[in-house]
Amino acid sequence: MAAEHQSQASTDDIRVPPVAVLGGGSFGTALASIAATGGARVRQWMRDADLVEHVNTHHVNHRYLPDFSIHPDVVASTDLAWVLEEALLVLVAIPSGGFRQVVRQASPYLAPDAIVVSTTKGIETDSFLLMSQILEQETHSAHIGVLSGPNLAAEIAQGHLSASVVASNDEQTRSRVQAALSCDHFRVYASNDRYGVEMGGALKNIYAIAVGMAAALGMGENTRSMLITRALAEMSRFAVAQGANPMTFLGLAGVGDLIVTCSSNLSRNYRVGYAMGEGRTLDEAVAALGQVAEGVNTVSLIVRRASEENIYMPLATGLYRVMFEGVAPREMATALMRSEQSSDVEFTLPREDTRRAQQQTAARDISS
Ligand SMILES: NC(=O)C1=CN([C@@H]2O[C@H](COP(=O)(O)OP(=O)(O)OC[C@H]3O[C@@H](n4cnc5c(N)ncnc54)[C@H](O)[C@@H]3O)[C@@H](O)[C@H]2O)C=CC1
Ligand SMILES: O=C(CO)COP(=O)(O)O
Repeated sequence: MAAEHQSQASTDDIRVPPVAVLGGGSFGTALASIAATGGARVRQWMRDADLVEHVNTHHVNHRYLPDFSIHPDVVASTDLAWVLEEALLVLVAIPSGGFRQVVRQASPYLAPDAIVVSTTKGIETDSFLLMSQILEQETHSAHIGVLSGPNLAAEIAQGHLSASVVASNDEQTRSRVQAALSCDHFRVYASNDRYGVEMGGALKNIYAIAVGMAAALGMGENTRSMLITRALAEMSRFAVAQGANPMTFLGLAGVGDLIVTCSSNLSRNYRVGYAMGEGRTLDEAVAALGQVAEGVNTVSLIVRRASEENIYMPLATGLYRVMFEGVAPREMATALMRSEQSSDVEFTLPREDTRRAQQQTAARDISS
């Protein structure tokens, strides 16, 4: 069966560049199918030989996306060299904990002009590096990018209309990824704010845990809206302080991803928060999930960095104290609601002279 797919796929090499996906989880599988739908020859690397056999025989990833068919032109393998052979677009969908190790293994097999794109929404623990920064360290590729947005894998696999952002400083990377991953149900927008897009994906996981917790405690939609909106202020404050473009947070990889992850039970981060809100410990919640919820690690890293750099992040800090210091969620909610109001300005207000100048410009525009 696999050989049959290989020969069929090889005729497609001429039309679209061959794609390699590293990672056999839900997102890697969803992306592999999208690339195959667009006509690419797609090879997917995963470490589990039984899963490879199952995917190639039944076209279903029974471990991570059990209810959905994979495009039959996706061929899985445990052989990294074979998967990367001739691949001109490489999508890395490995959780942040194993990302560097897998990229290091893959690096010798990368084609010299391969485009390498991270789809992982996390931060490396020891280095505080984002995944694209690891790609810069571990590969020789001049074409590095990230893909991030409101992209629940199960919904993509179902064919629900979805969109994402490819971010790179390299124009070729942006346009090739747009071409390779666009299909009837998936659309890719381009950005040159790689840091902001990638940081948005990592940060929103933290707040999905908090919102899941609030939902389990029976809090309503006002609460969800308040948390999402203040989360957006908090995550953009952090990322902009580190060099991100604030406009990125009004886009798919900012507020878009934040909304979906804070609203859906399909989000693993939301589910971890929900389980803790129901009274489970963090360890129990993570064990019950059986998959990666990147926000569990990210919250510690962000709270430490925010404290070092004096960036005001009350929600992330409060969540950290609930998750790791045993503070009860309701007690933390009350403490946050009663906290000192002086620093709670919704937006940084323009100075009086700036405001007056803006009004004069607006009046001129209207009268002209
Ligand atoms: N699932 C989703 O809806 C989305 C996930 N993402 C991001 O994609 C990344 C990957 O997530 P999923 O595919 O969802 O994860 P998953 O939990 O479904 O699967 C992870 C996969 O990576 C493999 N893996 C883990 N460590 C490895 C290592 N050291 N060496 C080799 N393989 C290893 C596992 O065997 C598994 O195949 C995460 O950072 C996540 O934030 C991004 C958008 C959507
Ligand atoms: O990033 C995601 C959706 O865009 C998936 O979120 P989870 O990792 O919480 O499942």
